[in-house]
Amino acid sequence: MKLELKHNLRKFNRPYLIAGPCSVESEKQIMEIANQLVQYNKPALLRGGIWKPRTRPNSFEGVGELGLPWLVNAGKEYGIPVTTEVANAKHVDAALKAGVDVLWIGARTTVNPFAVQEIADAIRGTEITVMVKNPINPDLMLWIGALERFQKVGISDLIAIHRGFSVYKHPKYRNAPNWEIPIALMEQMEDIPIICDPSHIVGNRDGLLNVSQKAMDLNFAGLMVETHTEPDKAWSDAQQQVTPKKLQELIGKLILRKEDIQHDKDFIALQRKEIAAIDDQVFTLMKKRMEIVRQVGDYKRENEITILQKEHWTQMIEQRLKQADELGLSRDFIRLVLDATHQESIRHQTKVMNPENE
Ligand SMILES: C=C(O[C@@H]1C=C(C(=O)O)C=C[C@H]1O)C(=O)O
Repeated sequence: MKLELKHNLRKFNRPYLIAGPCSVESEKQIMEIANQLVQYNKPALLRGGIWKPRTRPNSFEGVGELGLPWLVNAGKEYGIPVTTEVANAKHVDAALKAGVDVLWIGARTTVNPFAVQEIADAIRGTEITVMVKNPINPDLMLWIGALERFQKVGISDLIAIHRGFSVYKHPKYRNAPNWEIPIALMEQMEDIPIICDPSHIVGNRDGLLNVSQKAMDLNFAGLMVETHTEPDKAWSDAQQQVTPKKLQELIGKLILRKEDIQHDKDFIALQRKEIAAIDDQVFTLMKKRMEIVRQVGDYKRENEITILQKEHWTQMIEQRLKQADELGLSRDFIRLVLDATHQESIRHQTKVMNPENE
């Protein structure tokens, strides 16, 4: 079936909702979940993992091919198109034969161009909708590359899913959102809608609303949320799944703001003018700052002094971070600005002091 999701996304009320269990466990389980989803908040797509790429062996790795008809039947019974993750050509063949409507490529597959190409080749010639999750590492180009591989085999109905990026011991999330990466994808592949998967970003139930709200405020087209009638008993990702009722509550709490600023045009135009004037000043001052940095570089070259002045720089950071607190500016933001500025100073001085080394 040709879903033309990309073009039809706008017809759905935001958020375009993909819900269903992490893993399909039995026909009864997926039927019950679909039934409750329809009662509370019918999703546009029913998800269910059949083959699960698990970090370690001896974890539940999905029911495999025999679960495909369960998922497809549940979709038919409740009138929801279905989607599952495929990681190789065999999965693609089985899923297409079973009548799965939409395929998704998981984060652990997107990292591997060989695997993505194998899947793309297996899909070639079909009109199936494909959703591509970001690679587990924060590599925008790898994500774009995977989407391009599907475009090259003629898949036009493509969607990207942002599920966060793997990090060692993130203080807050299971996977770091690095929102700048999906935003950059929106800029570079304007035509491809992005859906956020808050379940994998957060990794628990509590933070789902915040991440979902943020995704809506960043104009994501939809949400993919792992849903189970008995989350605590789920065979995989138990801690991050929610009941269909909880999902309905979450969707009800979302504030759906509009991108269009037509009504607020005059006010915003004025503020933007002021912001532009401030940016002008910042840029002019940055230019001046770098001129002085280059003069310091000249002096250092003549007097054989190293570029990096660690003690001075450490003191400067300390002092500026204190100032950030006083001004109510975030330390993380100021730290980023300072580090970027320092890198640029080092680049200028390197050019002045070792021109061949640039
Ligand atoms: C400008 C200098 O060179 C480097 C750049 C700095 C800066 O951008 O503020 C500070 C210390 C140095 O690591 C300097 O030595 O003062």
